[in-house]
Amino acid sequence: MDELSALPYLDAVVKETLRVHPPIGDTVRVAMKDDILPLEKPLTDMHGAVHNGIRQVISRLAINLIYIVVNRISKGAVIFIPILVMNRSKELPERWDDLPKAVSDIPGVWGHMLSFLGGPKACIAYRFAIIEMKALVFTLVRAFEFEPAVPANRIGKKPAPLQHPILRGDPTKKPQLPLLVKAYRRRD
Ligand code: HEM
Repeated sequence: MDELSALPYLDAVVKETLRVHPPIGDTVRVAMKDDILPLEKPLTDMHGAVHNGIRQVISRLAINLIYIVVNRISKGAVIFIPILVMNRSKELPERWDDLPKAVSDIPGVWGHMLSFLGGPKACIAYRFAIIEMKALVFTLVRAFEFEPAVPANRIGKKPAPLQHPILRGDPTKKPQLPLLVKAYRRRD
C-alpha cells in the first residue's frame, strides 16, 4: 500500500477519475433539528435575489407556480447534496500537485472532493476502494494496452443512484465500456 500510495501520477489518475466520474453523483441528508446553513459566499439567483444561506421550500401553492421559501432549515427537511456538481465546480482546480486554498474548504473525507462524501456518514471503505483501484490500474496498465472499441459518442452514462457507463441505444442499460485490449509491448 505504501508503494502504491507513493506513485504521484497514479494518485492523480485515480483522483481525476473519481472527481469527474464519482460513482455516486448525488445524495441527500435529513436535518435532525431546526438549523441555519450559511453559504460560504452570497449567491445571486436567476431572479437577482441574493441568498446568504440555504433556503427551504415550506409550501407550494397553485400547482408549483408559487413557492414559499425561508432562510432556515427545519427538522426533517431533506437536503440535496450535488456531489457531481461540486466536484466539477469551475472555481476548483484540475491539477493535483498545487492545490489553492479554495479547494481545501471542500469538506470531503478524501482528496478535496465529495466523491466519498464527508462527515460521520462518509464512505467507511474509501481507503480500501482507493487502494483497490490503484492496485488494479497499476497491474493492468503494465500488462495491457487499452483502446476504446466504439466511438466516444456511443458511450453514455446511467445517472443516479449509481453512475456507470452504458452503450447508447442499449435498452438494458447494463454497465459496459467496450475496450480493445492488447498485450503490452515495450517500444524502445
Ligand atoms: C470508488 C468506490 C466508492 C465510492 C465512490 C463510494 C462512495 C460512497 C459515498 C458517497 C457514500 C455516502 C452515501 C450516502 O450516505 O448517501 C458511501 C457510503 C458507504 N460506503 Fe462507499 N464508496 C465506494 C466504495 C465502497 C466499498 C468498496 C465499500 C465496502 C467494501 C463501501 C462501503 C460503504 C458503506 C458501508 C457506506 C455507508 C456508511 C454509513 O452510512 O455510515 N464503499 N460510499
